[in-house]
Amino acid sequence: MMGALELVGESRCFGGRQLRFAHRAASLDCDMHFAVYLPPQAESEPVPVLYWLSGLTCNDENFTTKAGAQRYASAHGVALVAPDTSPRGEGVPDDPEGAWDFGLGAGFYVNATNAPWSAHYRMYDYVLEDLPAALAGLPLDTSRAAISGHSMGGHGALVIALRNPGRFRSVSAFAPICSPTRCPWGEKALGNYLGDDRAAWESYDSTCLIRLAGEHLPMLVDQGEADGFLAEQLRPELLREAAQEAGYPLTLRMQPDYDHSYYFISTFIGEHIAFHASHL
Ligand SMILES: N[C@@H](CCC(=O)N[C@@H](CSC=O)C(=O)NCC(=O)O)C(=O)O
Repeated sequence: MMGALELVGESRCFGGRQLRFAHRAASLDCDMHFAVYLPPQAESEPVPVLYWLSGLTCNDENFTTKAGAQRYASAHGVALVAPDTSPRGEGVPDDPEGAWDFGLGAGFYVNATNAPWSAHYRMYDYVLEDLPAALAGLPLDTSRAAISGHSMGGHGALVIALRNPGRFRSVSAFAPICSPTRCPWGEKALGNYLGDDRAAWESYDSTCLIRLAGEHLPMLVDQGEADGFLAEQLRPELLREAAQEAGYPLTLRMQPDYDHSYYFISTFIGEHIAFHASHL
């Protein structure tokens, strides 16, 4: 045990340590796991942090085992922190039909206000409050933080960065759900978690938030052109349009032939970590 944290996994990786922790999350009212990669530089000084938010169906281990990010985090001296994607455990409700795009593995990084979801589904608060607090005993400088994610997690990273000026020095995303108020995955999630009032949904839509942003963060988005979810669910053109109208400096790169998978993420994760490291 490390304070309220229980160390449940540890492996040497690129000279650093890949760790997995269990802890009690007050905002979610359940026990959670999260992953931390500590680069070798953390042996001698506190290192900056890149938070990674994963997509639908993931837990904290998809990114850790499939993205190949540790090689680059080690080279740049950046820690990687990857939470799960929803509350977990007995008593946490799931999609009534067991669908993979809602409920367990699909918390959408919102604070649910609608029963029965509101009792546990508060992933927005979890990422901003419980998770940084849980890192307190580790050799991290959490005042130097960046955030990134994939798909549902790309949406989460953009929303959390845009809503919290001063908390992050840069933000990036792979194939983010750019406007959850205007795609089937988002409409299902926000309708259930937040209820029917669509005005409330806008505080979780990066195309709305970017128009209100008081701070311009360095923002990098990669999107594969062969991504099967591109046209219906992800809609990067809406983010590009909103950024242009708001004068927000977005770098959106369309990557020919890449799909939605971790093959795409592993191809470009080194560039994202270098981008964040240059701002940390
Ligand atoms: N199970 C689904 C596919 C679900 C999927 O593609 N999930 C993506 C994120 S999608 C948006 O948030 C993912 O990251 N999956 C985990 C992985 O390790 O690849 C299906 O059967 O189509």
